[in-house]
Parts: sequence; structure tokens; C-alpha cells
Amino acid sequence: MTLVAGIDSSTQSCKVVVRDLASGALVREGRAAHPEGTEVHPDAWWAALLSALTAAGGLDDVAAISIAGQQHGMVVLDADARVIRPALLWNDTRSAQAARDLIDEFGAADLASRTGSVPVASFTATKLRWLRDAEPDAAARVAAVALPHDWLTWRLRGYGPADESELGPVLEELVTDRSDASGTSYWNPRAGTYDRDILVAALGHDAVLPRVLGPAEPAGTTIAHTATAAATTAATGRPAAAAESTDVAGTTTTVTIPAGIVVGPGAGDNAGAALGLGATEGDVIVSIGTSGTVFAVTGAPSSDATGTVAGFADASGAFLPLVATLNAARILDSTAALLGIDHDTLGTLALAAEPGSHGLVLQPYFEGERTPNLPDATATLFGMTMASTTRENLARASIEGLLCGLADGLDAVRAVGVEPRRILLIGGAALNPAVQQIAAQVFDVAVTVPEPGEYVANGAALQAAWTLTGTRPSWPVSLVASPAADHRPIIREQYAARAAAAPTAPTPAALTPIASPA
Ligand SMILES: Nc1ncnc2c1ncn2[C@@H]1O[C@H](COP(=O)(O)OP(=O)(O)O)[C@@H](O)[C@H]1O
Ligand SMILES: O=C(CO)[C@@H](O)[C@H](O)COP(=O)(O)O
Repeated sequence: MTLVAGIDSSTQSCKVVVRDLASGALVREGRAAHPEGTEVHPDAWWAALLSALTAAGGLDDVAAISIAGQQHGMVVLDADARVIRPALLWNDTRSAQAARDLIDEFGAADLASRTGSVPVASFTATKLRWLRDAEPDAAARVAAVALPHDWLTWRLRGYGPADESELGPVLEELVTDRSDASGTSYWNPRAGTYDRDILVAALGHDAVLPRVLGPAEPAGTTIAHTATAAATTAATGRPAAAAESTDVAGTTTTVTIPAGIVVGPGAGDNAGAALGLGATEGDVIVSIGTSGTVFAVTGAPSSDATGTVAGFADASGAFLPLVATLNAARILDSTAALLGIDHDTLGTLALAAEPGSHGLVLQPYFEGERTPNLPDATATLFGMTMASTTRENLARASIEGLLCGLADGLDAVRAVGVEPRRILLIGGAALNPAVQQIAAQVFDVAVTVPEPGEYVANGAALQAAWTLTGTRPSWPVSLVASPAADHRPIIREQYAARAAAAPTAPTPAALTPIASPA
């Protein structure tokens, strides 16, 4: 049996799957938690990856591997390949003003046509501009910029600072793929080239950028080496990466990497999920993890000058128009914690309330919001009366608020030409039966739920198999639930009415004056 491995280094954790190349069957898996926070030292991801690999039984019998990961995170390296400062993650909003500055300098339409997207605080270019403005000494030392999956792939292949790696600080060996490059705001998905003018405008100077590999183009093969990481995140002062629910702060994980494992190009996590699901025309994927995302694989690139839909590339040579929200599964985590219950009980309570939650509406911008672009917004609960303010209605309102934001995202991907025939619901919160049932009430498209699984890691494993053999596998994906269509327009109508009246209502991008480039 030939085995391939796929990794999802996501916001909250690192997940590893090992699969049979021929059938796609899951052979073994492992996971490890990431630190909390929107600023994380990449060493913590490396420690979690090695810990998850160990939990998944190591790589001795694995023929190929690929790493997918959270998009956009800013990993900055100096000339000795040392990480200059903790990475700013996609959900860190401190670069909101930097995004506005870049839009003022280039114009939204120009950025959309050059990079497929109008940047918000999530995008890497805005984080580089923030670094240039807020930490100019650090910015001046930047010799290379990478994304989370690029840096982890490079470390796995044996590169890194001289005293921590077998092959040393060879920045030119950094690689990425089309899907993750398209989330930087300095890569053009139509042309397949970096836009170094935007990079220089953001960072203040040029830098080494990872070589962009095509689908199934190998990053290389591993050399035999020992990879070691200490489970500590001293740079952030936050908890150590650790096997979930196990405190291993201060422990060191060592993994023996054998020679000759083919390393695939990797992917952004959403593109990885599209690969893992085998998404085809008519499929819209709705993922409810830390981020909420709505996306589809399309043959043609998109560019939305309003900034709502990001015009990403996918991991198969096609494109991936995508809407992302900053608040998703954690809305339910917060509400469950507030009510002092677990996720299952939250779901049970929610299903005991009527659609529309008796007028209770949660606009769930707990961490600011990305779509709509309201980085400083806070959450608001509308419609509180003696009758509506019950635990049941609050539980349901939290799920309805989450899903209404994603339904707005579905409308936006439709507006760039996607014609959805079914929704594939994935991500941690999609496991919740109440989320599945209420999704069938909020979306006006049939909702289907694939069997529980790590679809980003599965996509990375499939990419590893594709890279090894040169042929894209077609592994089966079972659907476990198709909640009966039960569309209840009232849910979105009352949400839209509250959003329109809210003080945080967004200014339509079309009405925002955009300065011409200098
Ligand atoms: N049954 C459930 N109901 C609601 N939320 C859940 C459930 N199971 C897991 N989650 C939430 O899903 C999130 C993790 O999902 P995941 O897709 O792995 O996120 P990420 O990829 O961003 O790390 C966590 O916030 C977790 O609390
Ligand atoms: O920013 C985006 C997409 O543009 C997010 O999808 C991140 O890629 C994080 O994903 P999760 O860790 O929440 O799955």
C-alpha cells in the first residue's frame, strides 16, 4: 500500500491525515492545537506540525506529502532566515488603515484588476504596509516574505536558520502555490506573476518571494534529517502548541524525516478543501471554522472592485471566487460559553426556538468584521423583549446571525457569475445538527453535508498523490446529510433590516471616494 500525507495548518490547530493512495481511505491521523491570538510565532506552528505528525504515526512509510494552511499570514524572514517577529494572522485587523492607504494610492479598481481582489486587513500586503509604518526597523530587515504553508513546507524540506536546519538559510528555496499566492495582494492570478510594484509600495523595498508552483508541481523531495521543535511560544507569551487538551509546554518534539518523500506545492486552506471535496461546477462550499467562507471553483478569474468577493486562484489550475467572514464558529463558542453549555446543548436549545428567534437578531461582529469590511465593529443583539430574551432564542439567533452573513456571501459570489446548484457545508461548526438544519432555512439552495472529515488536509493528501503520480486522483466523498429544504425568508429579512439600521452599517464601496495613484 502506498501512503500519502496531507496537512492542514489552520488557525486553531494542525491536522494530519495519512491516506491510501489507491483508494483514498484514511489510514491514520493526528492533530495538535495552535496558540490563541491573532499574532503567533511560526515556531508554534512548526511545533504543532511535528506533534501532529507524531500523533499520526510519523512519515517513515509515507511516499508524498503536502501542506495546506490558513491564508494570508505574514511570515517575515531576515537574511539569515530568522523569523523577525511573530506572524500577523488573517484575522488580525490592525492593518485596516494600511489597507485603506494602499487603496488610496492605487485605486480599488486597479488593485482588483492587478490582483483579483481589493485588499482588506486580512491580506498580506496590508500587513507589510503596517510593518513598514509601525515597525520600520523590522521592515528594513525583511529579506523574504512567506505565507504559513510556504514556511512550513520549507522547514519540512530541511531549510531554516543555520543552527536549526540541515540545509540552512536558503531563502530562494521558498515555494508557494497559486491559491495561497493569490491571497497576498501582490500576485496576479490572471498573469500568474508577482506584482512587485505593490510589494514595494507595501513593504518599502523588494524582497525574496516564494517561487509559485503549478498544481502538482513538486517542491522537491525530502533529505533525511531530524526535525525538532520546542513547544513554546515565548515570543507571544501565549500558551504553547500542544497535543489538544494536553499541556506539554516546554517539551520538545523530534520527528525523523526520511529521505525521498515527494513534497507537493501545498495550498491555501480553502483551495485545499475544494480539492478534497472534488468540487465541480455548481458546487458552492460553505466552510464554518474560525473563518466563515463561501467559495466555488470556476474556469475564469473574477475581480470585484467593491472588494466583497476575493478573486483567488484555486489549487487545480482554475479560480476560486471567495467571500470570507471573520466571525464564524467562534460565535457559537462564545454563545455556548455565555450560556454555560456545550455545542450539542446549544444546538438542542436553538432547535427548540422558532425560525426568526422571536425577533432576536445577533449581528455577530465579535472580532470586527471583514465582509462587510468593518474592522472596528462589535457585536450587537437586537430585538430584546421580555418574550424574546430566552436561552432558546439566543442560541438560535447566534446560529442565524452566523449563517445570514454567509448567505450574504452566497449572494455576492452569485453576483460574480457563480450559479450554485448545491451547498457543501464543512468546517468544525458544520458538525452541529442545528447548524445543518438552520442552514436549510437560511440558504435558498439545497444544503448537503459531507461525512465528517478534515477536507483541507484531505485535499493536501490528494495533492500529494497527484504530485507523486502525475494523475489527479478521484477519491470518493460520501454525503451524510441533506437537510430537507425548508427556506424561511423571515430569518434573512429581519437580519437585513437590523443590519441596515445598525450604526455599523457599511458605506457601500461604490460611494467611497478613491484617490488616483500618485
Ligand atoms: N459540534 C460543534 N458545534 C459548533 N461548533 C463546533 C462543533 N465542533 C467544533 N466546533 C468549533 O469549530 C471550530 C474549529 O473548526 P475548524 O474548521 O477546525 O477551524 P479552523 O480550521 O479555523 O482551525 C472551533 O471553534 C470549535 O469550537
Ligand atoms: O482568510 C481566509 C480566507 O481568505 C481564511 O479562510 C483563512 O484561510 C483561515 O481559515 P480557517 O483556519 O478559519 O479555516
